[in-house]
Amino acid sequence: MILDVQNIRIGYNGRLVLQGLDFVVNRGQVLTILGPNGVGKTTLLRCINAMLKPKSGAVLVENADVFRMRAGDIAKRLGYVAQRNEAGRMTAFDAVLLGRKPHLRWKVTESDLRKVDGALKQLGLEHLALRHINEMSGGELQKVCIARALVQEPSVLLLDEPTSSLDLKNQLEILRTISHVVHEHQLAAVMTMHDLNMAFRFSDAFVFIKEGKVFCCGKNEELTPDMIREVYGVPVDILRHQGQTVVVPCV
Ligand SMILES: Nc1ncnc2c1ncn2[C@@H]1O[C@H](COP(=O)(O)OP(=O)(O)OP(=O)(O)O)[C@@H](O)[C@H]1O
Repeated sequence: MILDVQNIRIGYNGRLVLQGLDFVVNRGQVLTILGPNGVGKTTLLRCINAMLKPKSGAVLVENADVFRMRAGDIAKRLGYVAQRNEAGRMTAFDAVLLGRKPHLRWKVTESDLRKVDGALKQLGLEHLALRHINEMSGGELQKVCIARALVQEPSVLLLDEPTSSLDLKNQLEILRTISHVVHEHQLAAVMTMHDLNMAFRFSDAFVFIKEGKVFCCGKNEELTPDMIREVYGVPVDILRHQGQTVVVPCV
């Protein structure tokens, strides 16, 4: 196990959003957190990354408690890509290089620069390397933020709707890249996503959140239409097409 989320209770202004939530993620696994708008998916990712402190519960990454770690140590273990990304006036190259910060000692080395180059290539961003990120489209910026998280070389990637601004081709490419990196380097990724078909195509396991708790979780082949109906209130059929899980609403 690489990530162990234990009994998280967290909320805002006295209102609990997550009311005792547990799950684990193993090495080499892409796990998708699913559930309706406002159920607490972003809150959960921000809590795992120690940006929000829960009322109770624990988050262990490689058996270490994130709430007892220094910021630099958290950044070595967890790479977080937010749903909305802020763009200052810096080039894409510099923005990605910032991902190396937790690993830098005195200065940037050749190896850091090579890693940045590699990530820009991996995400098809070479031609935008010197473009300022505040002059980029939403999708381009989303890819820059994913590249930055990759060069951070964390054990766990946390990705909040990583494909929300991307066109179909880019969605497929990014999710393929994430899945490849996770499987190749035996990391883990926890993503949130609204597109169920993309989620089941590119993740190994799922967690459905309902009313502040894990409603059900499992491997993709364990998904049933009842789970989706219970969580979203929508009846669906689940088809298998060319080895993929396809969710079709019946309304
Ligand atoms: N900073 C905040 N202050 C107060 N309430 C908040 C804050 N951030 C989120 N909330 C509330 O907490 C609940 C969970 O929000 P969160 O963004 O975690 O949901 P989500 O599942 O990620 O939603 P979505 O699918 O729409 O992105 C919502 O009711 C939201 O209004």
